[in-house]
Amino acid sequence: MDHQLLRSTFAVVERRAEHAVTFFYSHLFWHNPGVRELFPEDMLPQRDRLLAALTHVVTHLEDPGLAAYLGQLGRDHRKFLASPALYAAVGQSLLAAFAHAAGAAWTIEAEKAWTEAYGHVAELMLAGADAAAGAGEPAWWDADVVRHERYGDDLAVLTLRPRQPLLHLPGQYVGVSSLRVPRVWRTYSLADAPRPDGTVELHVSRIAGGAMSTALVEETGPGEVLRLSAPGGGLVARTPPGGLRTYICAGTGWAPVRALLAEAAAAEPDLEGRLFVVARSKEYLYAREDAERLKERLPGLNVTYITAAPRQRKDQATERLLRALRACVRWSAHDVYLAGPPGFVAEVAEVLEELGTDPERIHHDTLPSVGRFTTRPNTAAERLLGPPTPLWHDPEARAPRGASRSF
Ligand SMILES: NC(=O)C1=CN([C@@H]2O[C@H](COP(=O)(O)OP(=O)(O)OC[C@H]3O[C@@H](n4cnc5c(N)ncnc54)[C@H](OP(=O)(O)O)[C@@H]3O)[C@@H](O)[C@H]2O)C=CC1
Repeated sequence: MDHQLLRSTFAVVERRAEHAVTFFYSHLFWHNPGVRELFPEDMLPQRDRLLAALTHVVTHLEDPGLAAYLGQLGRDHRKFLASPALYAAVGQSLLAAFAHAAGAAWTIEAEKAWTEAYGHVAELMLAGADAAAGAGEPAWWDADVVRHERYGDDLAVLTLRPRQPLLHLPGQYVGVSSLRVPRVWRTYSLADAPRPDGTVELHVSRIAGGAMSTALVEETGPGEVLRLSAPGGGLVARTPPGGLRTYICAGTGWAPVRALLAEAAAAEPDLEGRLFVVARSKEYLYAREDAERLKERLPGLNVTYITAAPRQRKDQATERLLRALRACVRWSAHDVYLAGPPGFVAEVAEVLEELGTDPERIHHDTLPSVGRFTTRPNTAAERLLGPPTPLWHDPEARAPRGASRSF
């Protein structure tokens, strides 16, 4: 496969990304009646996803991990009912869209290289899907809601009982779908290590105007069924026994950190480390009771809770956290596990590096780059191409940092 040719044609298509994606979906839906029904009503996040996946492929052509990534993507696409016929239809529409967007750059050689590349991608994705099916893994897990607890105006903890065992590593996330918002999937971290009773817990923060988070926080209740997709994500324990570690979480970022700590409490109760729990205000410090219980099982864990002082600026919590982190020592000896809003993760990771933490040892999920910490160029195509998987809540939907929020 001619990697250079793939990259150079993609660079041309990328400049007209919005146009190419619109053409792609119009072509796909026009030529394949019935396929539109497989996609959500709101196609905007979907467009980002396609481009994010394509960008990942083009930027990782020489990466030996690419085959595994595509296998996982195929495994995950079983929840969308992606059949071999759909993969073929997508391939045809993708090549038509690329030809349309690339103009004169779409030579016979370019078409040949992309046909071959897409064939390879589809083959690896289908192999991932087949392997999961062969291992008896369902395309998704139906899960009964058994408990729904509210904290503050816009936070809920949902306890679910999947109808088939859901194997996962502490710290991983799942896709969640509800019949209340058809065909939409959103990612949430599982908030515990696997439990003996098989239940799992999701922590959901409602986003103004967010259909799924509103449905989960305000409308969903016990007795309802949600769908969960295969667990994924790399925010999992990576510290060798005896190694020092720091956990830092904000808001519902507590969920994966709690799972990691529950695992450590069982496997390594003499662990030495520090935990920082950040919340926008006292009412949202819903983690406190659980953290206290974990601290009893992990006496070597130093716990700090940080919120903005009453009636203070809303961004004071992060400032207080950064001050507390600067007061700590031996950052070069710690693994750091980080979870929370994308801007928070970017800001804290930057400060940790300044303090001497090895960037390889700062562990967090892949979140979209946003706000003033964005390092990518900010062209229209770049904005469209920006969000990598998993698709987290749209941070733009939140009140700007520092602006007054009503709660
Ligand atoms: N695996 C992961 O990484 C997970 C990530 N998440 C993400 O975490 C978020 C949770 O939302 P929610 O519970 O409502 O959190 P909040 O909006 O309540 O934020 C929690 C804290 O994070 C700080 N914060 C928020 N935005 C920024 C920013 N741009 N820069 C610096 N600090 C910031 C706030 O500090 P201040 O008060 O100083 O503004 C606040 O105290 C969601 O975006 C969700 O997608 C959730 C679960 C797992």
